[in-house]
Amino acid sequence: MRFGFHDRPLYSDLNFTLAQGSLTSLIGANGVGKTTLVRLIMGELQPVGGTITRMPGLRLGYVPQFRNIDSEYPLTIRSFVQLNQHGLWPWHTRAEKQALDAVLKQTELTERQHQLIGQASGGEKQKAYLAQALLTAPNFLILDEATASLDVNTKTELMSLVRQLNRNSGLTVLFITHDLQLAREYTDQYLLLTPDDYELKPTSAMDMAKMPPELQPAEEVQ
Ligand SMILES: Nc1ncnc2c1ncn2[C@@H]1O[C@H](COP(=O)(O)OP(=O)(O)OP(=O)(O)O)[C@@H](O)[C@H]1O
Repeated sequence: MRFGFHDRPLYSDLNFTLAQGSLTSLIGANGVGKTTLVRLIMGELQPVGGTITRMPGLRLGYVPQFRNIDSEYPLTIRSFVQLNQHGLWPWHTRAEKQALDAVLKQTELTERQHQLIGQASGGEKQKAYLAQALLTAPNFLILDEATASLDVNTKTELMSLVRQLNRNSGLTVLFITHDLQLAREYTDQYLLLTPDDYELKPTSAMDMAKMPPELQPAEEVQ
């Protein structure tokens, strides 16, 4: 597959498969084209050469980079997650309520569901974004730098949860990150984009010394 913006090529020959049930980190220096690749996978952009094949029945879920939610935000965690289930319609069916309960349980938010989301911790807020994505029952989840700007404990908690979903329900995961430690610890393989090439390898084979210098050391936020 080839892609570029205008006359500036980004990838000249990208050719890889993400197997069903795989857990992959997408890494590379700033501006190398990670977000663009995700937009191609999601079908927002089309390759200029070659094709992208999506398995029949593919259902994509997307968790954005963490954005804070104002402390005055009036919804509870439960209502916030429910926004992804055609809004705050009060007459949800029993099946919809069950789906919501199941997702809150999966993301370990059951006990906190009646708390105002504006007053929840950063980790709980990000779990609520994850829960929103899971509510559409995806079988392929893309996490777009979803752990950036979270503290170390919260990052690892979120990634443990993602790995659990991958292991228990066979959810395919693509995790964009600048954090090599997290990639190594919580994903099975990595897709490294470099300006003129790429590499898809098991994370156990990751050679830290050969990773782009900007990614070292792993970013540490507060
Ligand atoms: N819509 C667009 N039109 C033109 N150029 C674009 C567009 N979107 C992105 N680019 C350029 O394509 C390149 C890749 O951008 P992209 O956002 O995919 O990189 P990235 O690897 O996700 O970067 P970062 O790690 O900083 O988020 C950059 O040089 C960017 O400026």
